Amino acid sequence: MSKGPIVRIGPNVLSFNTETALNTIYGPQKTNVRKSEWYRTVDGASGAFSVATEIDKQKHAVRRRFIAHAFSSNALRTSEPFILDNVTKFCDLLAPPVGSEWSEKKNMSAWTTYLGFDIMGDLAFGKPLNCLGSEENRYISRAIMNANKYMYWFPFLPGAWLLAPIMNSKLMEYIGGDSVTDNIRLVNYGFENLQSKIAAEKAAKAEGKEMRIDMMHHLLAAQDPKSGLKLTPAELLADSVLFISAGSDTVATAMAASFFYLTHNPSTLEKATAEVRRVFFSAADIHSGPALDSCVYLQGVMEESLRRTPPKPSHVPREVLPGGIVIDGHHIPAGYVVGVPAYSIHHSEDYYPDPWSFRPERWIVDEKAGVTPEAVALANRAFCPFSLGVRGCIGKNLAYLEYKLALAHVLWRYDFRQAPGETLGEGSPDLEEGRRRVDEFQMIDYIGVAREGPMVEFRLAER
Ligand code: HEM
Repeated sequence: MSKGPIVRIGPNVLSFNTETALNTIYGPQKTNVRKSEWYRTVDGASGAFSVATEIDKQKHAVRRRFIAHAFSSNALRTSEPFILDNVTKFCDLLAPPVGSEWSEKKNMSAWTTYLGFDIMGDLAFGKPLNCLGSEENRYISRAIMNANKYMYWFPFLPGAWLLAPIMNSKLMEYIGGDSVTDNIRLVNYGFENLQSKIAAEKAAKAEGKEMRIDMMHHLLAAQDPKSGLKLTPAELLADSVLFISAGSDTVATAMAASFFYLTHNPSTLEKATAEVRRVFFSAADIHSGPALDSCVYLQGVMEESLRRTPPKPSHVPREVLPGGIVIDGHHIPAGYVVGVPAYSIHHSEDYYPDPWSFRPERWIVDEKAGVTPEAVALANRAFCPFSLGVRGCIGKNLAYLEYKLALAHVLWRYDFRQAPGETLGEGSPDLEEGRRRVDEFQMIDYIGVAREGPMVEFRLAER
């Protein structure tokens, strides 16, 4: 079988694997594609499109402006103390019990998910969802993966969008089983959080108290200056559910991947640890600013983890509009669905020499070590964990901030290792093709990813 950069993965669906295709399809503002029909069903149970699933380009532009305030640099600055509170709580929970050198082993896919949820609850609704603190609140972080299984595959069925209006119904639960039930639980959870946020806003207003300016505060206040339109209750719900899911699980996947790759590549763990402990005198010093920006190796660890484990690994599908589009010299007619899967392009030797190795160094220009500015620029052009262009991730800067603060704090406070004898998260020669690399963090793609492990033990750093 010959290998090429274009694969037909379904009737009229083309998957590309070049940086030129990536930048043609997703890059420019006026690219002649829109989000595909697949998105029409994803938020069915909320009863409206979220900003991420709105297909219409004009309507999306308005929705994007609505949420832009929630992701501005000012919003990021005011979010940081809340992120740090949750990161500190997370770090405290990793500590070994008094009298033990090492902590109990922790499943880092689970623990980073609890952290991701607590941060997102705090930033979106003004209160942590308290998954770190309490087992009884963790059901929703588990339900989300099961819900994703259904929400990823179901919209591929021809005409699935016709069922969108009954996706939050007993009939769909009866047909689709527990994945549908979990999707409904997720939407109900979004609804409860939204309602309590609205109630808190009303109470604060009545009492003349100052309200915390969180993400939902921005969305509740948003109004289009031209039309005067505000978000409908169903749209507010769809965005609430989106924030809970897209904002937490993605960052958690990236963090879990870093724990996996650092523990499986001890020299990278040593370098990242040395850098953080050299730059900061105390945990209290670790916040955004020039010192954190100077941790280039840590940044390389994050980029390399996102390259190896992009939290949305398959292509985010785009439908070609009338007039067609030229991709890598091929004219693709209207109606075709096209895309570039992050996982595939992130492992292409054309952009990443030795692609199956975890090498944070590949992101840091160092001519002596053979990493030229051109090589780093090329790697960056093919790098797309957050997608790009007007439909790219608006939470990217927030995600990097959470991710970097969490890793830096853990590295400063603890030494860590994969628990002896544990293999959770690894590939195995006994598994099917594509899952045989022991040193690759395994994920199952449901547009968000299912993952387990690594099992990690922590020890207080010596000072
Ligand atoms: C490592 C973390 C993250 C990754 C890898 C990631 C990835 C992505 C990707 C690939 C898209 C495009 C999806 C598509 O085209 O269907 C996207 C969109 C989006 N993401 Fe993220 N994301 C991350 C974190 C976050 C966070 C923390 C938030 C905060 C709530 C967020 C909010 C959004 C929103 C609102 C959109 C829709 C943007 C639009 O259509 O205008 N993401 N993300």
